[in-house]
Amino acid sequence: MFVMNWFNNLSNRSLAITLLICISLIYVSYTFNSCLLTSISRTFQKNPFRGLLFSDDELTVTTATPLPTKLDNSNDSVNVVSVASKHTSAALSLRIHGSSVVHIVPLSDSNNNTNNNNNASNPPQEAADGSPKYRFLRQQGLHPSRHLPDTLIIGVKKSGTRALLEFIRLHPDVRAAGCEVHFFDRHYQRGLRWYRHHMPYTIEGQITMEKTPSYFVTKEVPQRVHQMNAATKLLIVVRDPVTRAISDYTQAASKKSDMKRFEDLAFVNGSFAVVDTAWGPVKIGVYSRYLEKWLKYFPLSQLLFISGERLIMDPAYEIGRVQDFLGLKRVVTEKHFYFNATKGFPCLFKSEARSTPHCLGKTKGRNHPHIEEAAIERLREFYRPFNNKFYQMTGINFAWP
Ligand SMILES: Nc1ncnc2c1ncn2[C@@H]1O[C@H](COP(=O)(O)OS(=O)(=O)O)[C@@H](OP(=O)(O)O)[C@H]1O
Repeated sequence: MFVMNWFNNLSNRSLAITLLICISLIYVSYTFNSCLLTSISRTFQKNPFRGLLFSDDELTVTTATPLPTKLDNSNDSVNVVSVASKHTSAALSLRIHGSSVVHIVPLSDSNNNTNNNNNASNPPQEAADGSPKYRFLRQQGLHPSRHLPDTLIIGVKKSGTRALLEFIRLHPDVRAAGCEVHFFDRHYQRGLRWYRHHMPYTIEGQITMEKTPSYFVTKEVPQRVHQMNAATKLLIVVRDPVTRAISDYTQAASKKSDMKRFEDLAFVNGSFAVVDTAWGPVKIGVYSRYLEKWLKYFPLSQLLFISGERLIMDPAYEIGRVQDFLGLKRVVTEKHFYFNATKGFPCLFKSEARSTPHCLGKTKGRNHPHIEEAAIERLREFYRPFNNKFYQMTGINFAWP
């Protein structure tokens, strides 16, 4: 009897142990397999070659991480180059040219407006998408979408770039990013999708524009813009480099109370003999040096030079030239401007943002400090040969003193 009980207990226990082992095995195997599946699917999501496996539409929806972007003039084994293509119907595709993998990002995001889950969201523009204005456009069969810029205001800092942007965006066929995006100089690694997400919504026929004045002087930018779109139109506002340097200094001094005098910074050793060409406000004024870099990538016909002086004296004239250059009907004319004697600058009767007369903000049109005449004369002398070279290169005599 005792032996029978003992035997029963033993077989119950063995059964229980066997059951426990089976359950553990099933659990371990299930966990392992599901991890394996997740890992495989992640690998596919990250792998650039998934373009060969999925359709373009599927790619549009699933791409959240842009490919790393690298310039293509090194001899590395595989170079990844971002290229924008305005008319590719494919949302994203990959092609291999020799050793280069070319990542094509469409200029337009018309296919994936709603699927862009990029971190760099832009609340006002998102709001605009849902606004009655855009709803109305959709009802008319028009589909607002974000595009990479067709036109860039690339500089020059403190020459009137804000005025130019505010004036040209009065045109109904021009839409511009409100703030300086600094994509090509500071945020390039974020990729073209990020950049496009910072652009305003446009409808068919509208030009997308952005202005970042530091593009003109940043050495990597010409090649990067060219890689995005070799047909990009470039607007460059230029102003007498001496006044520009003083304006640049005035801006810096407005942020730093103990700033040295202009004369102490613009020259080496306190005398006016040697100009400090390493000092930013002086260096930027050597326009010919920077222009050379742009002309390596763009023909002169793709660049339009706007006189900063004339933009103040006769804004309608300069904006007329800009509209012609961009192939736009001349809609912005004298009737949009008035001269505000208190401000000492042209102002607008109304703009996209406001329907009442207004001028540019307080940071535009500042009073400059008094600078010694001898210092100004010396700087003029310094810039003269560079200015002449710039006149030759552009075919325009800006007649700076
Ligand atoms: N209409 C109008 N209103 C006000 N200011 C005008 C205008 N047109 C051109 N300017 C000149 O623009 C200068 C500022 O240039 P930017 O806009 O290029 O500056 S920035 O680089 O964006 O900081 C600014 O320089 P400062 O005078 O030194 O402030 C102005 O001279």
